[in-house]
Amino acid sequence: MANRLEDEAVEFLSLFYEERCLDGKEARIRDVCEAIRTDGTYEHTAEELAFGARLAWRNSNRCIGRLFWERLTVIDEREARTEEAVAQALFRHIEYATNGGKIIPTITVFKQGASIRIWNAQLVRYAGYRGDGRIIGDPASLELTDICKQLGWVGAGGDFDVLPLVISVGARPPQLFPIPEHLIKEVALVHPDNEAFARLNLKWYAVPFISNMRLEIGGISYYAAPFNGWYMGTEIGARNLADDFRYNRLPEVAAVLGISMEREASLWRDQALVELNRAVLYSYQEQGVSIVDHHTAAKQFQRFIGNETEAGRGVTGDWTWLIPPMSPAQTDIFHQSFDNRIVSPNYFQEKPPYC
Ligand code: HEM
Ligand SMILES: N/C(=N/c1cccc(CO[C@@H]2CCNC2)c1)c1cccs1
Repeated sequence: MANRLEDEAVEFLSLFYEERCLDGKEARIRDVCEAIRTDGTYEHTAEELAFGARLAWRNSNRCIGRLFWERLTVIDEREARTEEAVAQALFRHIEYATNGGKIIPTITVFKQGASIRIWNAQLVRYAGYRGDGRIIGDPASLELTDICKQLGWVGAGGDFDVLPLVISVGARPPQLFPIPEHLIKEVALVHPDNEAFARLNLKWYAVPFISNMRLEIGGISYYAAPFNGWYMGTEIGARNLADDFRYNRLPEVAAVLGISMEREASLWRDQALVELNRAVLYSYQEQGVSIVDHHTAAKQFQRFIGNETEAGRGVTGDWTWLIPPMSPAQTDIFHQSFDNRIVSPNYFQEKPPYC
């Protein structure tokens, strides 16, 4: 009687052998089903792991950047067993993927199962502090910053303090690993036409490394599998720096650009938003850091749909996430609908190891 893991393993292995026109499928499936019956689990080969991680990106319904799914660099760190070894692998990932600003989409995969956990939501992220009556830094980081402080971390108390890596293995308490400063690339935000903008002293980190999602391939879950791409400008300019529950900087942007905030109907928010997003795109491009604007990203997504259709595959997507948070109706995505069916392999949001 085949169990659920066997079914998912057979489905993935069939896809792996068929899509790559390899032979030896029957023998591999027999070995894997034997392993599942004997040990209750099985291990992926390096090739199966790489193909699975790329498929998972291709199946990520909420991702607008999927055109490049085949270009993912997969680093196999499944032998790492200690917090120190995991930290060193993450430092190597940060350096390799940053690549001086010419960002390389990369994933590092640690041992399957939930024993190794990275407590950070992103490898590079700013701390958040509750000051007297106000929040300093990133409100999204308040909880993890508290955990770091309980573990002995002392932050500078500023708006842009990079948090240490927080890594746990098994039931051991988590260990802190400050990221060597030379590994962290940041972009100072300047405006293409208005030099007063620099007086806001805004910046953001170059590379987003998502480290809190679960990678599932053929029924096997990898709870520590951090991945990076490059940013779409609106993530920084229309959300991270603009949301009133994040950095909430639109009023200051309006002020420094002389945009009156007197009446909502003046659309001062929208005007300030456009200027902040122009500054983000301009600054990243000027400082040689990969970034994509939301119009170009939407066009690339249309090419992804074309490629998938040509390959005889359907495209699944989550419209609510695929539309950009700025001028969504100016993209074709807004005027299309998508099947939001969840296909595996995939990346899934996972509850944090704390709380
Ligand atoms: C190469 C450039 C890439 C760009 C520009 C890009 C862009 C985006 C954007 C804008 C989002 C929505 C994020 C949000 O609204 O908070 C997103 C979501 C997502 N992306 Fe991509 N992406 C890229 C590469 C990747 C890679 C390499 C992976 C994995 C291997 C990936 C997997 C995902 C997943 C799983 C989500 C949904 C996250 C969630 O459900 O919380 N993306 N992407
Ligand atoms: N540009 C990106 N953006 C994101 C991709 C996935 C997730 C996120 C952050 O999602 C958080 C959860 C809900 N919004 C913020 C951002 C990438 C990160 C890693 C590879 S590409």
